[in-house]
Amino acid sequence: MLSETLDPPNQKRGDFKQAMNFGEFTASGEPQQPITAALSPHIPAIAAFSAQCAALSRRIMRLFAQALKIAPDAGGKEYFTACHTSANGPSGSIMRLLYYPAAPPDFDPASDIRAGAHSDYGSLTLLFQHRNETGLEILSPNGGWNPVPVVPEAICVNIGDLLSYWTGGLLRSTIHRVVVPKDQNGDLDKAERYSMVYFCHPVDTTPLVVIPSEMVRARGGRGANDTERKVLTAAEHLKSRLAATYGWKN
Ligand SMILES: O=C(O)CCC(=O)C(=O)O
Ligand SMILES: [Fe+2]
Repeated sequence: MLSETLDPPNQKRGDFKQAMNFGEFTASGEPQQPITAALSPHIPAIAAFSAQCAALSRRIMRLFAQALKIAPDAGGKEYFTACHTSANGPSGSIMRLLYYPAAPPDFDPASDIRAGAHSDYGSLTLLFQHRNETGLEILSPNGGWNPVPVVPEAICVNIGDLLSYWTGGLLRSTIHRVVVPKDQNGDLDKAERYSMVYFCHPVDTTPLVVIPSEMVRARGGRGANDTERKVLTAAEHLKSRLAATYGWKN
């Protein structure tokens, strides 16, 4: 609780949430981090779910590569596949289980928030929400916050910063946040919220360079077309983003 601050300039206190993060599992489904005893029996299910999320993310990115008309000799629809395959090296991909407790009595919606405004850092994000557990909002181009409805049985897919960067902003990483929603009377809804999020990241050594798509090149703009900037790897980019949200000094 209160230990991650997703929107440091606008938050007095950290996010009102608890999170359990699972890094990548080995090919045989073993965790590579200490796991509390209570969760140990669930590891096979979490590892299998995480692998399914990775496969689905690759499928979606295959469709993006197709839509971006990446030339066949540059990888075509498989352009993103190799750099999102764990056999090719470790990545920052995370399966995150989130619990947002009922808002405590001193919760002040003017300055407190369940998850501060942010965009996701990776390639794309798969978000699993519970029916009736609303609160996710996206920032619209006119500056207003719009609630995201929970569609039963559907997965909410967010473009992450890397897809946005690779495509020079053609695909946008949406700024979003999680608030304590209001009930019909306009009072804070005291219900808890649970969600699961799979953050798909490329293999650590992936260079963040322009993708070979005429559509992206023609668009110009910042990001992937900015040839002045030093080429970061996926790992360097992730480290700098995590340092900002957790207040790390180096
Ligand atoms: O819990 C949610 O609905 C979203 C959480 C989120 O945006 C995040 O952890 O990056
Ligand atoms: Fe997010």
